Amino acid sequence: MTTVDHPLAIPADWRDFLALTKPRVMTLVVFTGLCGMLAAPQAIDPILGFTAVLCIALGAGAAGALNMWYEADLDAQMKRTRGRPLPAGRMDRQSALHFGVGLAVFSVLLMGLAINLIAAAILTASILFYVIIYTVWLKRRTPQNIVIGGAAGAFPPLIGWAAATGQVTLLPFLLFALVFLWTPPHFWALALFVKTDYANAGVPMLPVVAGERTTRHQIGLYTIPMAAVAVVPWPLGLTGPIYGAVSIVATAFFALLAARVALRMAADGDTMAPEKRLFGYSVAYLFIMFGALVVDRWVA
Ligand code: HEM
Ligand SMILES: CC(C)=CCC/C(C)=C/CC/C(C)=C/COP(=O)(O)OP(=O)(O)O
Repeated sequence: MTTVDHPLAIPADWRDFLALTKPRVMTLVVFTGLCGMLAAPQAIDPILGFTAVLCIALGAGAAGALNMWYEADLDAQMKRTRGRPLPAGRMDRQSALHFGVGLAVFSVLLMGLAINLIAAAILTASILFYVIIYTVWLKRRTPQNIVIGGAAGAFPPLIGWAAATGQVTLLPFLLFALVFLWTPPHFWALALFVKTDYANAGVPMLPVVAGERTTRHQIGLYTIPMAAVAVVPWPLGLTGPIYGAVSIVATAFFALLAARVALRMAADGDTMAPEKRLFGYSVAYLFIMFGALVVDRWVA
């Protein structure tokens, strides 16, 4: 980590603090948490449910802010991230650190005091996982960074479920596994078409270190257990047929897009359309799957 020293030409405003929380990515994180909570067998009091989801959102936002605090130097080197508040020089690093730590502590304390200790403990683990294990430890060291670090983003369904029930059972564990196994195809599809950005910044993402062919094969390889975990809850009797039908169709489409990416090689000047399609659909896919889980639980 190095510091990025800029005179703060324009002082940060609330939009910059919001940007620190990575709001677009965190929408899906919060959605999976909300759905994990709503899919649980015990309904939670609406005010407590709202509080739990707020804690997930604040904790995820805190993790995003601490990631940006630590990575200001990297973000300054990549086109995609150059405009963020720290590398763009609109905010000093200390403000981002204070904001991130404050939000993290507040979200965990509120979860522990208002909801329960299990939900607070898993929220703490996910923040620490993203900030310490992924951002500080693995991201700059190994192309397996997102496989291991990706666990951070898979915790929210467990947090939601634990908030409603005070325990963790097989279905929320399978939801964790689904997001965990989904993360490599989600991220590596993107990494294939922004490879040069990562290479220039010296981040050892898989396409940079192991090459395009290996990355494509790995996308295919992770999709197989992901698909199994995605569709297994219905045959196991953990969900009803609505989830069963939606999961089969949505997962088959994911597998088709992933297979296309896995089995091709891009030529010079390629627009990387199949990779972009897989990345875009990967986001829609989790919305569909978790949405179906809740509809199944409440309609069936
Ligand atoms: C270590 C694991 C992950 C990595 C490295 C990763 C990386 C990325 C990157 C680089 C982007 C693109 C650009 C951006 O910053 O907006 C992105 C987009 C996105 N990611 Fe991930 N991701 C990971 C896990 C997750 C998880 C667990 C979720 C949610 C459950 C998620 C949800 C999203 C969403 C919704 C977008 C689209 C954002 C938009 O529309 O701008 N990601 N991801
Ligand atoms: C509840 C809780 C704490 C959830 C944490 C959620 C979490 C770990 C999400 C991971 C998704 C994410 C923003 C990855 C970006 O990777 P990156 O940081 O390498 O991307 P960048 O290059 O855009 O900074």
